Amino acid sequence: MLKLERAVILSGPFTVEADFSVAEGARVAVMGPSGAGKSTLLEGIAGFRPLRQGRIAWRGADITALVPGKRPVAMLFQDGNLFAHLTIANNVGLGIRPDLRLDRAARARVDAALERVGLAGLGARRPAELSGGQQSRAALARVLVQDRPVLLLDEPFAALGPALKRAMLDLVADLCAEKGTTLLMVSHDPADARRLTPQTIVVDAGIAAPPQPTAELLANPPAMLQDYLGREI
Ligand SMILES: Nc1ncnc2c1ncn2[C@@H]1O[C@H](COP(=O)(O)OP(=O)(O)OP(=O)(O)O)[C@@H](O)[C@H]1O
Repeated sequence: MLKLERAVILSGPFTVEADFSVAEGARVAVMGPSGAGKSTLLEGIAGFRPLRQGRIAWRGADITALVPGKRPVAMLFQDGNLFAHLTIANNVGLGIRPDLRLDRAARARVDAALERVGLAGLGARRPAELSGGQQSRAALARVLVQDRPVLLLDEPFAALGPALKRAMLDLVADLCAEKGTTLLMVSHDPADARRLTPQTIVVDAGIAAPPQPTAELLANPPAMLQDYLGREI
């Protein structure tokens, strides 16, 4: 269980309040208007934003004071996931050791992760030599080698076309199912949310609500969510 206990996450003068639990292995969408605090919520869970009060616990252990690298959490960002000057293999290897001192076993893990995301044999290339979809796969491979039980996605596939985005999200869902990974994913797309995330956290004006069933929420969305999702519901 991932538990946020009366947590107040800080982003400059802005705060996000969260007081809820997410069951282990759950897949949860994070939805809400632009500027409501969705990224802040994920960054707080990942340890990139401090808490003013409250705590975050994973499997009963308090992780509030842990730096991001020590948390049971991996996060994919909107952009900037890959370093342009490093090969794809080294970009993935950063997930194992930030100093890139990778022994043979670690290199094998990198290769296995690249293969799992469909990039076998492309490890020697640099990001600019890959398509947008392949770059997303490489970023996902780095998350895979980290082998963390919680995965946070902050719209990492937003720049891809709809078919490619769908394929990437399906790959994420498969990987999560294989490992029992707990997934929190910012989404602007009701179809994605229905397909992949049975529960949804609504964030509005700095308040993150507890997860609720996605189908029920989208069948009868509050006005704020309707405005945000437009006619796509
Ligand atoms: N360092 C900062 N100083 C001031 N305000 C900030 C700072 N960082 C974030 N904010 C504000 O915090 C609020 C929440 O930002 P956040 O990125 O979490 O929203 P979001 O829901 O992810 O939005 P979007 O869907 O547009 O990405 C915004 O109103 C933003 O302007």
